[in-house]
Amino acid sequence: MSLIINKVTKKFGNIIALNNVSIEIKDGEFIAILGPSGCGKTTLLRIIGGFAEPTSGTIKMGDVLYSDSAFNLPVEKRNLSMVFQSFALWPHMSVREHIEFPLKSKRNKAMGDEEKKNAVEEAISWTGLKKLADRLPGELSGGQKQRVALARAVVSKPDILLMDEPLSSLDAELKVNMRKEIQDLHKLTGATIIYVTHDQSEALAMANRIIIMKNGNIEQIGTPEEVYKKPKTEFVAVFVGKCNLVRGRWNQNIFYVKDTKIMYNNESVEPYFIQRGMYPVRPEQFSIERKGLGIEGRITNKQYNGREIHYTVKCEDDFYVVYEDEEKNFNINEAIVLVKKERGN
Ligand SMILES: Nc1ncnc2c1ncn2[C@@H]1O[C@H](COP(=O)(O)OP(=O)(O)OP(=O)(O)O)[C@@H](O)[C@H]1O
Repeated sequence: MSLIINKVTKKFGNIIALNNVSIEIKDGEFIAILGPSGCGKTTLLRIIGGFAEPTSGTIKMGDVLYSDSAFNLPVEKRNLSMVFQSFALWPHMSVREHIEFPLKSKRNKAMGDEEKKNAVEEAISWTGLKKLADRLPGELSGGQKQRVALARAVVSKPDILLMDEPLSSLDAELKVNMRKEIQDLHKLTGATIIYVTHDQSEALAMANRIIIMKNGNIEQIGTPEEVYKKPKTEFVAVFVGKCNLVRGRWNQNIFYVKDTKIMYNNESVEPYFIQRGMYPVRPEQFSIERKGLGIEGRITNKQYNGREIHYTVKCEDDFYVVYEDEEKNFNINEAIVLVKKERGN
């Protein structure tokens, strides 16, 4: 069953937190809601969860009405679970007790005792908590605590898992490791995941589709590849990964910078950029050459980054970031030309 969000607006006094938002989320999808602070991500998640009501618009799960401006199906009647950034664990309850807890509520009366026992064991095993089942939260690391929160969320076999920045209180390395665990849990449970984050690399790494929000509006919805390679607006281009917005003039599929330097485009560039005389070029889509046809510039900064070197290049008044292979070594102050690589390079 699809979750259908139709023309949802949410106002807090004069503030429009969500502005006419529509999206259909298919059963089993992993959706990331990505955007800067205050764009409305959490408000959208809370409305889906039933913790807040829309000012107008509807939320439906298949044919079942979840919310509209006059009706709000209670949280416990929606088959969903929520995972928070703060873990939300009780200090006096063991790992196992936390995981058993959701099955004690009224809505899980339908599950028999044997089924509940199996569900708890399954959630413990899926999250690798077998050896830690009798510990208290105070005896767990941050990553282990988040695994308890995940196990508690999946034990009741929800259709939808809502996650609000679940990794943001973990340190950088653990964050990256936990991404894989969340992906594994998605595969094992088959649940729809709706994952709020302001971290574009998390969204790109895990989601099937990303919803990019700005000021309560959806800027773009697409697969990670689509939003990275074919951003629809300047905001998306810059928010999702690094992007050079080269200014110039389009004529058919040829882009001119200062009338003389040309770059051929064999990709389709969104009308937004063509109308504004812009070409969004990712740092790895430029190559730095010592001579040739391209934008003339000078290297102003260089950072070693393992496999590649990150250069800053000054071209007249503009600065561009370019990632080049380690073998192609340029020096600071060297005069170079920037050439747009052909697609696929
Ligand atoms: N209960 C509330 N009362 C008044 N304004 C609110 C309330 N909740 C949210 N807002 C406002 O609505 C807008 C969207 O907030 P929301 O929390 O959804 O943003 P967000 O994208 O989740 O931000 P963050 O990443 O900082 O959590 C913001 O301007 C916020 O100040």
